[in-house]
Amino acid sequence: MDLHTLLVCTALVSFIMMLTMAALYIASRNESYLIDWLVCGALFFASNLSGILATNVDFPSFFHPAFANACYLAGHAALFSGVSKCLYNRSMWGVVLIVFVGIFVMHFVPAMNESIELRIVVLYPMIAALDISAMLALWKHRNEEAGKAYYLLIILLFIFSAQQLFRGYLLLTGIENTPWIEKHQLLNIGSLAVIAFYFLLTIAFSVVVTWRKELALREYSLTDHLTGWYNRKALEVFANKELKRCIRNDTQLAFIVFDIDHFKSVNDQFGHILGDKAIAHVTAIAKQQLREYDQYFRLGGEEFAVLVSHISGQDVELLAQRIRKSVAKTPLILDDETVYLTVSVGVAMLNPQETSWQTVLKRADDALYRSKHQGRNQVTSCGDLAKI
Ligand SMILES: Nc1nc2c(ncn2[C@@H]2O[C@H](COP(=O)(O)OP(=O)(O)OP(=O)(O)O)[C@@H](O)[C@H]2O)c(=O)[nH]1
Repeated sequence: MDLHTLLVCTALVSFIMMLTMAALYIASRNESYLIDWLVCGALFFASNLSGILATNVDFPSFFHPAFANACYLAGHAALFSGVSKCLYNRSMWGVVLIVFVGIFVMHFVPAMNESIELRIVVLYPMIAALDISAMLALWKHRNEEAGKAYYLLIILLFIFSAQQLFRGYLLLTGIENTPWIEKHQLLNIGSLAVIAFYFLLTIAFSVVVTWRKELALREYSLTDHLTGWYNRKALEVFANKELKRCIRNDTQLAFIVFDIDHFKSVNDQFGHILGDKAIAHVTAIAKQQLREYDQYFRLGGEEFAVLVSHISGQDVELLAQRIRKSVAKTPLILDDETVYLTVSVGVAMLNPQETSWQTVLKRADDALYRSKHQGRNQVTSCGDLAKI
């Protein structure tokens, strides 16, 4: 294939990449890293377009490789920026700009302008460095829930960086001495590698977006939107998993269940909207007492459950008391009202030989109703937890 055809194909694939990122972004505005990848596609496209134009138009000698190379490297920087935004919510526009300006200006150094070898020495390792940085960042996050979505991108970046470095090495060490490949074949393979890279990159980016959106939707369907706590459906999913883990590791599992006292009168006195605020207030206060690995659920209405594992009976009772006390001492303060709230709490732990979290939750619920009957604003445990 001649150079011009290859350039046209590369431009076409990068244009498709740009369009795909734009379409995905319009459909999923929350996935803002798509803007970085859209810019990545646009820079690749601009680089190829300038290559195509240079074969027909007489550009000043410095302009063509300078602009095309600056766009191409800045495209790789924008790819890295998108990865950073996706993983750390931090774009790297500064890096993209520095790479673009740096590479463009670099071509004004006479030695750079005149020597292709010197350009290879600088540009090829830089491309590999940007891609390897993106690859390592994704690799670090491979065990997260969305981790599997990163694998295609990781493999792609690895293969592309490796071929980039290998091709650079062959070009520098004198392709004439290599009996199994000729220079024009190596250049063609390079262009085909770029086409394949853009094409697979578009797929890899789409996989990441689809997977992350799927996870976000799943999270949304498992979350109670008033409190931000998980809902009852989530309890089924997480408690089953946690129970299996606790039985396997021979560790403890406990439920702390609590319910806001006399909540009907809060609604009656202040109205439902303020009632909602009171529910959100109580859960926010309770959450401050929890560790990051505790799981918390709204069971319905004004009743909540906290699933705690790896904890002694004594500590789970102390935690339940902390929740009760913190709610009691932190009233909900509104413009012209102060609403005092309390909760009644029930606690139960997994018994030896017990294999169902539902029975533990039921016992915690029974203990909660004993707290209600004994006067509210108190903690009742099922059995003597101090011995567990
Ligand atoms: N504002 C608001 N109220 C709710 C919500 N869910 C349930 N409720 C109300 O919570 C109240 C619960 O009342 P009850 O179950 O009788 O219990 P209580 O008044 O809290 O009394 P005890 O639990 O016995 O202390 C009812 O009035 C429900 O309408 C909600 O999402 N928002």
